[in-house]
Amino acid sequence: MDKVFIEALEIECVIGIYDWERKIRQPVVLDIEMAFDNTVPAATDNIEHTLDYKAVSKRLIQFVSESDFGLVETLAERCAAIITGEFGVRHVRLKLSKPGAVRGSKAVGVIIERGQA
Ligand SMILES: Nc1nc2c(c(=O)[nH]1)N=C([C@H](O)[C@@H](O)CO)CN2
Repeated sequence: MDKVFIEALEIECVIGIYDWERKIRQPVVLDIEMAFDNTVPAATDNIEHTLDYKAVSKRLIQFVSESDFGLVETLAERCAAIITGEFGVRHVRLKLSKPGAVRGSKAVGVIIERGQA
């Protein structure tokens, strides 16, 4: 199956389980792969026939920047639900990174896959 992807989408939000984390905004980074048949938009050259990565990105920026979950797991699950539920994506692989959360690491986070592979 073809894919449409969004790489390294960085968004600031309230995220974390500790008291100090509830008082600041931190960056999270999304890497997303969405199953989509790209043959139709390729044949028609029409944006209406695509899975529009800009539209998905704008929706996620709006949602994540207003969110204040404790766990990265919860935020990742809710983002995947938006992609499958609102954009009709049958399968999504989503990596949510929290850079700088653990000293000595580049990033920590989760990778989830939802929908029919
Ligand atoms: N599996 C997880 N482990 C941890 C999380 C999380 O969201 N999922 N969160 C934290 C803290 O918020 C941490 O990021 C602060 O540095 C710890 N472990």
